[in-house]
Amino acid sequence: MSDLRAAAHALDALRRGWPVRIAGADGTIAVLAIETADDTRLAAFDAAGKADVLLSSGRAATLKLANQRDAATPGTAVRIERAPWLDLPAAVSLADPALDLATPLKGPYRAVPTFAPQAAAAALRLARLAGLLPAFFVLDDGAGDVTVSADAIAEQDAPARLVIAARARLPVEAAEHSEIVAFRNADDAAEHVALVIGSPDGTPPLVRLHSECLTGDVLGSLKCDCGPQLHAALHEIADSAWGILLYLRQEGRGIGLVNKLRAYALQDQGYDTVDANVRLGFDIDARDFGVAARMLTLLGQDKVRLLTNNPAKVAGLEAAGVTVVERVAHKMEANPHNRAYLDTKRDRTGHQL
Ligand SMILES: Nc1nc2c(ncn2[C@@H]2O[C@H](COP(=O)(O)OP(=O)(O)OP(=O)(O)O)[C@@H](O)[C@H]2O)c(=O)[nH]1
Ligand SMILES: [Zn+2]
Repeated sequence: MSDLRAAAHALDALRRGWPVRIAGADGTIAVLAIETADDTRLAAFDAAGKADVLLSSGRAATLKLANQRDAATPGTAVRIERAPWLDLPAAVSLADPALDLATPLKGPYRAVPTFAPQAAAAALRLARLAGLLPAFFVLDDGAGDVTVSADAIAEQDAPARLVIAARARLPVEAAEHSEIVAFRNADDAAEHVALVIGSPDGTPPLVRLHSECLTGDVLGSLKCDCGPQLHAALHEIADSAWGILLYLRQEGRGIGLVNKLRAYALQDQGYDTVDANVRLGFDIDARDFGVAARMLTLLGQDKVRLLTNNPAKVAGLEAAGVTVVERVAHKMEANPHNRAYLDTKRDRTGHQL
């Protein structure tokens, strides 16, 4: 099986609760995602009850388990030694922060050196790509339905293989003269879209990178500013000479809809958007704007005026070879439900608001 094919099978296997073997340069591990495990699957994976637990460093730090190890840097995995009381429900409470405030953690748990850290970090990435909580049972010599290399996991949503799949005229409310362009990547199910508004005239287009937000874009959620930003961007581009809106399938800043809704449930308990992501075990922002740069390049644009308050978007495009000749602020009026969210973006993620 080719490596990329194995990566696709591995994603599917994790979601179905099947074990996966991950081969890193530093060793091979077998993992079973805690979120999709049940007693039967766990017994089949680990008859001897020897499997440890892998958590992200952010989740481990939240549980005060990472400070026992110096490896607690973002993106790395922390390995928790199996203990007699570490059964499936206990593992679920390590993995899922939903009950952190309601149930005291069992224990004591002990962090041990992470075997094959590259493979372990790849497992965390695979969980994010599958939209699952980044937490696993792990065995050094375990069996799995698929064996995938850590390198293939790293390439899973790499933009290099993105191509234009279809394009058509699409009159929209904000601009009758628009064309929609859809992009596909053979290695990734996400179908990104560009709306080209007006006609290229040789000047740098006004560009908006919009990350998918089902709740804001479709349902009119007041918790964020996505819906108003989307519609304002379409109108601003329509009022400019010409421009492009990229609709990036990066729901929840790249953690997926279900995990974003878990973050919302934590926000209902009082955590802000940054702490909620970290408690779940994810980076604060899991997006890679290289995909946006690739889309612009395929559309023949290497210089843009960018509508954003987020310096990471400017840096991400520039790093991937697209020059941002101007940043155009894209600030929306706050409402009582999103004021704290916008303040957090300003105070904790460097947004220029
Ligand atoms: N994980 C998580 N994602 C969220 C939350 N609120 C909104 N999002 C997601 O954040 C993304 C919104 O990002 P953008 O509109 O691109 O905004 P931005 O990064 O703040 O940058 P600019 O608007 O360009 O300044 C969407 O994918 C939303 O689904 C949250 O509380 N948690
Ligand atoms: Zn939103």
